[in-house]
Amino acid sequence: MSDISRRRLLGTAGAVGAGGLVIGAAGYSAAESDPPAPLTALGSTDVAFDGGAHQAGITTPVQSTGHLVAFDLAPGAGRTQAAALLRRWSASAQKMMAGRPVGDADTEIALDAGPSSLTVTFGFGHSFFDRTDLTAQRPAQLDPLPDFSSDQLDAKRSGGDLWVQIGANDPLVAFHALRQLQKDAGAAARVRWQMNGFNRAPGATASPKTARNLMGQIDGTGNPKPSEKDFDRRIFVPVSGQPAWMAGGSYAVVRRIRMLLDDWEQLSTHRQEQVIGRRKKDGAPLSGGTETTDMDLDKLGADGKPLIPADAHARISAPEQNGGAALLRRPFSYHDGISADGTPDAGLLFVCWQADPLRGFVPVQRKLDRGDALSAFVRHESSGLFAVPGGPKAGEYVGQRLLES
Ligand SMILES: C=CC1=C(C)c2cc3[nH]c(cc4nc(cc5[nH]c(cc1n2)c(C)c5CCC(=O)O)C(CCC(=O)O)=C4C)c(C)c3C=C
Ligand SMILES: [Fe+2]
Repeated sequence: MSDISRRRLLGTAGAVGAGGLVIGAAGYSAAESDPPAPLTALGSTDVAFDGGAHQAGITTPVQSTGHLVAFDLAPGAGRTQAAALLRRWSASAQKMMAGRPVGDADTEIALDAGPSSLTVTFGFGHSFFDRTDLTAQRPAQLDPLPDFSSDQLDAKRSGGDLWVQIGANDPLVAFHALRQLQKDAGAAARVRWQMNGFNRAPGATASPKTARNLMGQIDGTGNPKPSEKDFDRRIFVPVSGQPAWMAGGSYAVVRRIRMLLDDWEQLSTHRQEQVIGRRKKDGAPLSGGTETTDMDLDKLGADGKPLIPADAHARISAPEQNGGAALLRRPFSYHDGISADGTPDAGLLFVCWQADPLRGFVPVQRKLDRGDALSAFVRHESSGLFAVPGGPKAGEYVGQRLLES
């Protein structure tokens, strides 16, 4: 929690204790500065926008509301307009993440909520670099992902010049940020696609627990942990990495993966567990132990077959099965109503982070594409790959090192 939020939380609590509610009841005229609304720890928690090696929203615990938005630069907009846009976006994001209004034109949608762990993360797509005459600065890691045999991608909901990931533990705070950034885009950029997601509300369980997805599985257990010695090397571009403007950055692969829930829910719990390789109730591997026990991929059952089946999703995607390929999954669930055929349009906004997609998403998805038991129950419907620069220094805007190179 930053000083601003801590002051706000403590100051507010003190005011209430000292009779602040009476002051509140008396009311403040619009001309006076309104006292901040009382906040809980959830509302007052903030995440720093600048000063870190990496942008917020990558290792930040996943929030309960998420918006993923891709923008295309408007016809005629180039590097100058893009730089001005990133400057506006960064200024707004910094204020909103600190729980401050963005200015006189603030919509006041989030007025009473505090920062609520808001994060805003910005990335650049492959097409951005040609549009801004920065092709020479485009990293090879942004080369288009290969086609996968099971892909059923919708081009209109894929790609994009610019990508914004918004996360917050309050839906109004998240929407406020979304609305502000859309307004900031002005004539410089247009929304290409937008996806809205959610996760379990923080505080719903007495202690933090790995979230479940819409198939009911505990999802995220096998993620690399920041405490592991090779975590940074796997997830972030090193300070000495290329191109220099990506130092401390990461590559985000975004896939809208629809879950065929009507089919999935036909399976017995036993069969669902065989498909994943982990128990549904507690996420423990089928080889035994608890959620945090390592999978024993060699352990055989009484029938002489591996307890974690050969086509189980967790087996096939494990780093040891993919030459050490690892990625940090940070997804949101989504539900966009019911399709014309009566099935739920619901699933996973799969977002994963890595230092290089060719050492993360690509080899793992290639393997999953060939023999994952889960494939029969999911459909990849859209795809994006974005270069997400490192964290801005104080006073810098995201992408400044690229746009002013
Ligand atoms: C290409 C990468 C991956 C895609 C796409 C993907 C889709 C996907 N996954 C689940 C559910 C689970 N995945 C789990 C583990 C897991 N998945 C991937 C990669 C992709 N998943 C990895 C690298 C791992 C970790 C493997 C390991 O090291 O143990 C699990 C098990 C619990 C866990 O570790 O999180 C579940 C459950 C769904 C529903 C899905 C598409 C909709
Ligand atoms: Fe997975």
